Amino acid sequence: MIMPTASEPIRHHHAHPIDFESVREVPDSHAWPDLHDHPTASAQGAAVPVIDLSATATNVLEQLARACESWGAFQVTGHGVPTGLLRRVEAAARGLFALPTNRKLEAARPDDGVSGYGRARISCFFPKLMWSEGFTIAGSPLDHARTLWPDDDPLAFWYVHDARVPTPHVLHHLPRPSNAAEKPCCDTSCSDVIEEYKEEMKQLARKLMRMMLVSLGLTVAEAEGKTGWIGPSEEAGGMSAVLQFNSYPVCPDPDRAMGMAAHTDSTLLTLLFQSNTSGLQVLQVVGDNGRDRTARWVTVPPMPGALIVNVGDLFQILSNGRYRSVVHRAVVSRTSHRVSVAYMCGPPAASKVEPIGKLVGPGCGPVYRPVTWPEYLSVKGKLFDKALASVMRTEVSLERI
Ligand SMILES: C=C1C[C@]23C[C@@]1(O)CC[C@H]2[C@@]12CCC[C@@](C)(C(=O)O1)[C@H]2[C@@H]3C(=O)O
Ligand SMILES: O=C(O)CCC(=O)C(=O)O
Ligand SMILES: [Fe+2]
Repeated sequence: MIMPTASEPIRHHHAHPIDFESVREVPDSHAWPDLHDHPTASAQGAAVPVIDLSATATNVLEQLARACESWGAFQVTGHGVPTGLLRRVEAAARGLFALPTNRKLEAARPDDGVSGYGRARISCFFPKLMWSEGFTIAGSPLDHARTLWPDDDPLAFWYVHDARVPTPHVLHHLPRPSNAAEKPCCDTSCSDVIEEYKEEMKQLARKLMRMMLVSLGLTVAEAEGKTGWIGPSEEAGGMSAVLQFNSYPVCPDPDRAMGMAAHTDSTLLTLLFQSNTSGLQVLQVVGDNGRDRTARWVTVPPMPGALIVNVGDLFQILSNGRYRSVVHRAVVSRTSHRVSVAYMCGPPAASKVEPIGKLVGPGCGPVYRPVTWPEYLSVKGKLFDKALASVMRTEVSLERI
């Protein structure tokens, strides 16, 4: 068994997040007994592939296919997203989490909503709380700006001179630190930065979707026609997406705390920016004798300017199980406050996702039944790691997956 077992969702009693900054030890509510459920691979071991999208002459499609089949995740470079934008979005993320708790709670995610501040949705499947906070932005960031940034001030953050890498540290509501550069480094508002980032991610996600479908053997026309969401005209409404900001404060005892518990994303694909701080681990299955699987956690090392791509559950459905969604988690650090930004990309809400006809053959019928993204999210919200199995066609044996 690779994933933690889903049980009935738990209602955690702590309405407010703990004050991560001031605690000196990990409280029992946040102490995880099973952080070492699988060994962690050494840095010298196999690594999640790095694919340079700008290398047109090389076998990028083959690399993609291999990465998706064997890992369900890869890093991309040469993606064309400007480094300056990545720095600004990191600053926006740090700024969001640096807001006073009462301001963050004003933007708390309602029980029945998607957007807002709070714990990861999957928290309810675990008896312990995670060492993280999150902001989910569905729809336009401008809708959130009124609560989070009443004046939507310019992103006046400062580069601190003595940091190893220039780090955007402080936002407009805090004073300029004494060792900061004379002038704030940017004058765009947070919502503008987020809007710009979403647009860049959308273009990249469409490009990757197209390439991944072609790497499965579809022609470009088939890839665009089959799904209808990635074509140039976006007639069918284009893809939809949710932006997830994660914050993992420094932790006094990282061996006992979990940043984000093991999960797969309920997306077609996720584009993750992890800034320059390590924390993401993917589960690599190393041995599978049919009954037992052996696996190990592999750290995805931060690479300047790179983005991580996770295959999500819906892509597993679309590819009829050829590309598998990756189990991943985030661990925390004693010294670095890590933030990450995930662009979680799915089909338009009304579109059914089902195994592509060309990938279904006489020897291999469709493994999954058609589902929309909202339907699947609702199943995931109830069954967590059993969600994919529950949308398999009944005639397909569970052994197949
Ligand atoms: C679209 C979505 C995917 C997500 C659930 C959500 O409705 C909005 C938040 C997303 C997120 C982000 C952090 C990890 C994750 C597992 C979670 O708890 O909330 C994902 C959800 C998912 O992929 O299932
Ligand atoms: O912070 C990370 O590295 C992982 C975040 C993640 O898995 C998510 O937002 O779905
Ligand atoms: Fe994730």
